[in-house]
Amino acid sequence: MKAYRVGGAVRDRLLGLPGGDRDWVVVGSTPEEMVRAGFLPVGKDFPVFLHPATKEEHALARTERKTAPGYRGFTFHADASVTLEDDLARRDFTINAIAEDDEGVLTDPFGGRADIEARVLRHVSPAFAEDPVRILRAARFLARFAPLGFTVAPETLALMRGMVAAGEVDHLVPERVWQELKKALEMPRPSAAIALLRECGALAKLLPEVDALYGVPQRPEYHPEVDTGVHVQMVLDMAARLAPGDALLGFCALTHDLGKALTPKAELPKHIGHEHSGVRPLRAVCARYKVPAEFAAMAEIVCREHLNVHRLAELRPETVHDLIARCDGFRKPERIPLLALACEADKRGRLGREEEPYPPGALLLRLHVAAQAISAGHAVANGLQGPAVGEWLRKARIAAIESEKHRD
Ligand SMILES: Nc1ccn([C@@H]2O[C@H](COP(=O)(O)OP(=O)(O)OP(=O)(O)O)[C@@H](O)[C@H]2O)c(=O)n1
Ligand SMILES: [Mg+2]
Repeated sequence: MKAYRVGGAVRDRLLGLPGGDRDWVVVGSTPEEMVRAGFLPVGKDFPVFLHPATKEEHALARTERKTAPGYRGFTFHADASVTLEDDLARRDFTINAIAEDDEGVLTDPFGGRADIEARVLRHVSPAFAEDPVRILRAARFLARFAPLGFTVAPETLALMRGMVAAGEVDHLVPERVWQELKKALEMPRPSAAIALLRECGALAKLLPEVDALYGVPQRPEYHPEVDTGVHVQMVLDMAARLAPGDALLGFCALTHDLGKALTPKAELPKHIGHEHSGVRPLRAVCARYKVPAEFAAMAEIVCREHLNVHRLAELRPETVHDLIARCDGFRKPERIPLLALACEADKRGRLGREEEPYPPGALLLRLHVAAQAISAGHAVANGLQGPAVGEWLRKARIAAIESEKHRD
């Protein structure tokens, strides 16, 4: 048996990036031999094992055969006769299909190194089409590597279009879509993922609510980029810049303006009430992908409240209090800085406005902290009980917001 490093670890080292998890492929072995050597099998469907000491993933060299449409229709063929080249051939992208042995010797039958040099994401073989998750992986890798100059090879884009047209995306399990989407939102340029999904037609199938934003105009005085889809892409990248790796903020950015796709044509380019009309499509997205509760709750807050935060300085203290209360921001204080960041990303995610300051963000944090400093304990100390505590708290917090507002 011989083990080779493959996939992300080799790719990232060649790109000069710090290594993440290390995946191995094992050639010339059998499951029985792996177990005898002390490897721990993981899962029953995949010939994958954990190294007894390092716990790194070791997969037997394998080929895959498609048995049914969609993600579940796979059988694996793994035996000692499957070669390293056979295994590399069934992988997704050339840059992921490079193997490295213990001596650092590379096996690169598909030109992965050349594509790393040329900054191209290119599929290895037509077998790419057998796994629709790879469409999402392409999007995620582009979100990660576009800042390094990567683009998708035209023939890979064509293949992805064909896969979407053949209905491959319709069979993706929601959990897998969410998993990959969330990872894309953690990357430095999530807009590249959304744009690629749109280009190949997958966005219209997976997130029609987002796809529908393209071509919808906004008022150029507020939105020099005009197109709502372009705006959302800019907000996504601004969110990734303000809080790198924060998928929760990314999801809020992605969904904050869904209501704009529902504006009646006659009202364009104004979008009066989009913060309310956006809630229904947002909930549809969250239900479809079983989006975690805090993602759904936070995205709904950002959708409903972003206009209020933008004009925070004009709001009366009780209105600010009630806004924070609607966010449950006294019991879940971490929500308020996130709301402030999402609104900042919205404001700066506009053409030519990227470097503008966002004073409402800092103001919201200050007012929240001031209000938060008043606790129920103070009311009880003042001899209050029952509903009187809540009333006192509200008044005291409003007063705190008022005095903080006028502090300078
Ligand atoms: N649907 C998939 C999933 C994985 N792979 C192959 O398995 C490797 C490891 O997969 P994974 O760890 O998911 O991706 P990495 O490329 O290692 O990227 P990351 O840094 O995100 O782990 C990939 O490089 C690729 O060769 C594939 O071909 N098709
Ligand atoms: Mg990996």
